[in-house]
Amino acid sequence: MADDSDPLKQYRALLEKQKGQLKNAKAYKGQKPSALMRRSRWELKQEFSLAASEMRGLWQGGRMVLSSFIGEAYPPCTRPLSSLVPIPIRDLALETQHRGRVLIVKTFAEPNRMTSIQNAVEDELGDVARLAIYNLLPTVAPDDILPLGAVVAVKEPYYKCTADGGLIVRVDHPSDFVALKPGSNIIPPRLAPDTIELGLSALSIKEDGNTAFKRNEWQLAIEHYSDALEADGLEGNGDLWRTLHRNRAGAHLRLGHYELAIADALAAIIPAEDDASEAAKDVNIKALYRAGRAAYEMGDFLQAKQHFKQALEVDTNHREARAELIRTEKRLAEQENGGYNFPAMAKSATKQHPRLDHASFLKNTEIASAGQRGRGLFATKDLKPGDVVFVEKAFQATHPKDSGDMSVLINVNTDRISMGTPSLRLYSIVDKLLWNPTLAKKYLDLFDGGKFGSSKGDAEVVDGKVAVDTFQVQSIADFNGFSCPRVKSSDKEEGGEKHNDYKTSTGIWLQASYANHSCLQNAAGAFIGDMMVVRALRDLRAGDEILMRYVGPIEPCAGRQKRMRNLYDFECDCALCQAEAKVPGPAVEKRARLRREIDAFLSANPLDDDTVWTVPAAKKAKGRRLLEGVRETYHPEELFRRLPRFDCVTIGLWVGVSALAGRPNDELGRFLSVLRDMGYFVAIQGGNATIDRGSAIIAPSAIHAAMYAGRVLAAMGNQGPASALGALARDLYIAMFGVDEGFEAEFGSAA
Ligand SMILES: C[S@@+](CC[C@H](N)C(=O)[O-])C[C@H]1O[C@@H](n2cnc3c(N)ncnc32)[C@H](O)[C@@H]1O
Repeated sequence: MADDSDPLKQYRALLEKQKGQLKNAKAYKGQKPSALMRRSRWELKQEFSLAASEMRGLWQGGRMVLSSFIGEAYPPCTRPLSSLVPIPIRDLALETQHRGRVLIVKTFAEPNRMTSIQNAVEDELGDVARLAIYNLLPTVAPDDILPLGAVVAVKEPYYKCTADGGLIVRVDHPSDFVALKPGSNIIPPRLAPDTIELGLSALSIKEDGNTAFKRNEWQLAIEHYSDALEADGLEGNGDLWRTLHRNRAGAHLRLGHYELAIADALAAIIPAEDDASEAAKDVNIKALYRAGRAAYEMGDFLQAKQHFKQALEVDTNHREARAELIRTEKRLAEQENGGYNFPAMAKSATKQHPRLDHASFLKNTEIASAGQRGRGLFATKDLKPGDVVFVEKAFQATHPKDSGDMSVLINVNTDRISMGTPSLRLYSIVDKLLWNPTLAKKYLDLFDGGKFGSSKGDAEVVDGKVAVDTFQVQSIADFNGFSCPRVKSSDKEEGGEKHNDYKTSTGIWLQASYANHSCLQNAAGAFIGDMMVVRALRDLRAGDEILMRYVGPIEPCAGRQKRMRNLYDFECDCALCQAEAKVPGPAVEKRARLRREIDAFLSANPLDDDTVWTVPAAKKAKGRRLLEGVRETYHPEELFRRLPRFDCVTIGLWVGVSALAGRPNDELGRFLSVLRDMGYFVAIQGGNATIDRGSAIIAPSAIHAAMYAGRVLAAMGNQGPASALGALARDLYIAMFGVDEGFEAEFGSAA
């Protein structure tokens, strides 16, 4: 039975219920619902007015639990509305997508929002159904989409049984939903609105648009401007036509419809040969400014620069355009040279402003074939440990709200329950792709698990929107999404071990998504705001594949492989996994047992400033025995000669630290052993140290070990190697956390 206090258990029970329901529903596939299953108009009306009054309190500008179920995948409609054949509700078959058909219905109740925006609808024959639109941003209010009396078209409708035994026309792809204008000629007479305002002038509709604009009702403003553009008697390319485009560009820009904003803004430009007046110049600057801003927001800084420069050619003294040009040139410099001030960036990132105003620097990497791993990311130049490999601005980063709203995504296909921000991430990406074909193409090009073969990479614009397959969007997010800290990796509580699972931030970084996995990663990422900063962990030659870590090497090999299979559908064959696979069974079992013993020993015997000097000899001996025991399980020894032995690390550090009062050389050896077990092979000869990072793993233990070794060396008077180890520790810290802020506070000073 589900434990009510544990949300995960509750959601697991819900997942099982949904799966059971899905199985039962399949029995109805292709059948028409029985009279018993159908609801009457009155019943639906009652149901919705009750739900609306209950929901009104909960839905306050998007403050509610966001939960979504991902059901069985089906494709979005890629045909224009005009080519689809109408189908009435009574002809809809259950558990079936009606390809080539369109359902035209009118809402007759108060809409509500639970996991979707819903309303009761009727068709021209008077039959009724429930209509639900999924995957919309929480900022979309029910009345924005399905207000009482709206006539809407559902392209290629999918009729389904719901978990509570009801029936629903379910729209998973928002592009399958089209709100019909009152005068649309595809509305059947019975559904047509009682009154249609005919003959309104473009000018008066524009005024309505301006009123909506002033009220920040961007979508409404867009609709009015679009209506005005279609009004009778409007002169194409005339002043009013251009004003409507320019104004609509502003509204599109606010809603993140960047490509539409650019197209509208540029359409609004008045050629100098038509009108060279000051007034024409003013409005042209406004249009160019909007085009530039939209290009900037899309990360197309070259295009943005061009528009701001054009604006300055019209008026060299235009302050806003100049400021934007300067800002854009900074982005172009970052894009070209990667000259970031990381500490300043880290300071600028806050909970209120986690999205930073910086460009990506990707020039040191390229995407190419990685053989069996599909595509991969490759270095375009030689890089040293600690060098920046790439810096990338998030395509989409989603952060939990302070209010602690919980969001949950239950995926019936993959059996996955994701808590935190994944459902909000899905809605945000879907919204971004719907309106931006170029960005959609980039996103849809990412690995999607291979399940969407034929439509892969398509971003077809149909009826003015990209036909976005939300199932594919989610699959891509599953394979490519990163969990990230709320603000930055150096805020350990947000990004490190202590983060709260239910409130994790998540995001998509396009370039990083092409990096394949290796347990022996050669590059590591840290987050500063929504910027991912990836640094080399060892020497990389031009042409080397950049490998990051999806699953840490801390857990035993079998567990790692299982997680990679479940989450990413592959098995790792890095040198470490290959070696681990050859360890004889008894040694694997012995290591698992010793791991448990070590964990218990370490939690019973923590070392801190007070206890470190008073560890009884017997405890120290036990620690050493555990270390020797676990080391023996890396067997045959030859296999691991150049590989990390991760299970030796925590106990190795304990043994090293608890022996600090011993002889310097012994202590040094212990800490160098920990480094060796992490894959750092340090050789000290006289006053020099060489550090081979060939199979090194990055984790705080390596920083601790390097710091201790450095201090011992300094105490021995061997300053050269002491500094080299101090520098290693700092390098690793910066690679893990993006900046060195907090380094001393956590790891002390070098010597
Ligand atoms: C985030 S994508 C990486 C880019 C991907 N290779 C592509 O072609 O777009 C993750 C997917 O890449 C593949 N992959 C990553 N690392 C791999 C590895 N070490 N061995 C085999 N396949 C790997 C798996 O299919 C995995 O689900």
